[in-house]
Parts: sequence; structure tokens; C-alpha cells
Amino acid sequence: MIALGRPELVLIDLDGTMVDSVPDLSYAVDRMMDELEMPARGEAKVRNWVGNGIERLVKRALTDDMEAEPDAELYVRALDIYTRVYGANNAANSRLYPGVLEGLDALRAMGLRLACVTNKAGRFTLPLLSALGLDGYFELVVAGDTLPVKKPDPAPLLHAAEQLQASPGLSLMIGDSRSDVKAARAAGFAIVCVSYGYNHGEDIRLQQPDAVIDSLLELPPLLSKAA
Ligand SMILES: O=C(O)COP(=O)(O)O
Ligand SMILES: [Mg+2]
Repeated sequence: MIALGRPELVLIDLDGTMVDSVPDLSYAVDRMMDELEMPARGEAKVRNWVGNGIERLVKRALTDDMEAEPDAELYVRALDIYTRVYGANNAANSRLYPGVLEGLDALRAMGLRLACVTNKAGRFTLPLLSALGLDGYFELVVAGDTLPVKKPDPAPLLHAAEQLQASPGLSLMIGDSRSDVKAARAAGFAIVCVSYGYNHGEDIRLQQPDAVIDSLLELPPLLSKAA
């Protein structure tokens, strides 16, 4: 594994990196499908659909397809139901992955600056961070609707770097999906991925991040060695 050196800023993704949120996401998807009198999709499919924000998740559920566009009226009804159900249940069964709190504590003890960059909409992100005890760790949260574009666009990462006055070329993104890798590469960040998250059913190693870790606890040694 390569040594990355000490970054000026560490950005951390939420779903699939810090939090296993699929139980609550798939509950909301299936309640939505039930209200629309459409078939349930189940956790396994939802796991492969997460990562591009709620709008795309709802479209994938309605069409049972990664890229297809549903009927416009049906989509508006569905998004409304999804927002209501997920808003009321978004921390019910979501859990931190092993090593997340300890890893964040270790990064904080190293004096590293941390921010969260997620494609999850802000109205769900902030309550989830606080329900899981994560809200005190981050200087900044860039949610999926903070800017007009989401990852894999580099803008959310560049926005965080600018807000926190860090150089992208000396900053690190930690994520679980190809959107995180693409955004980091386009922004000039280093990228470390967790092996356990959601990457649309594909091994994240195929995206060739700078390193792949099995727990956030593997980060401190990786970042304390000389670059
Ligand atoms: O797609 C989402 O809603 C969230 O995804 P992310 O936290 O992995 O960016
Ligand atoms: Mg993710």
C-alpha cells in the first residue's frame, strides 16, 4: 500500500463509507412502491442503486433500471412519498460501519481537518449525522443539494477545499463508489476507498483508487508516513 502523506483536508463520503444506510433507504423505497401499488424492489437492488442522490434512486426504483426515465407525473408523486417516508425513518436502522468512530477519533487526534461530502440531500444528511453521533467531527458538510451538481462532478470537493482554504492537490477524499473516485480525480484530490461500501455491485478496485482499506482505522498509518 502506498503512503499518501499528511493531507491538508480530509473529505469523507457518508452512505457506504461511514454509514450502512441501505436498510432505511430500501424501507422507504418499498413503502413508496407499495403506496404506488407497484412491486417492492428489496434491499439487494437498492444496495446497487444508492450513491447518486435521492432523485436517481427514486427513478431507478420506479423503472427497475439504472438510467431509465420514469413517467414524469409518476416520478413527482413518488419523490414526494419517498421524501416523506425516508425523512421520518432515515436513522431507524442505519448503522455505522465497524471502526468508523474510532477512525474519526484517530484522524481528529492527528489534528486533521475533516469535512463530509455526500450526494444525500441536506435535509436527510444533517439529522442522520447527528442521530449517529457524527455531527461534531466535521467542519463542513456538503450535501447532494448544496450545489446544483453532485459527485462525480468535482464541484462539491472543490467547494469544500475553497471554503476551508485547502489545496485540492494536498487534500484527500475517502469514499466507496466510482462517483467518489471520478470526482476526486477531476478535482485533483487523492482518493482512498473502503472495500465494504456500495459501488453499484462492482469491486471498487476496478476504479484504481490510490488505496483500498477495510476500515477507517487503517487510515492513520497511511497518512502519517512521509509522502
Ligand atoms: O446517493 C446518496 O443519496 C448518497 O450517497 P453518498 O453519501 O455515498 O454520496
Ligand atoms: Mg457512498
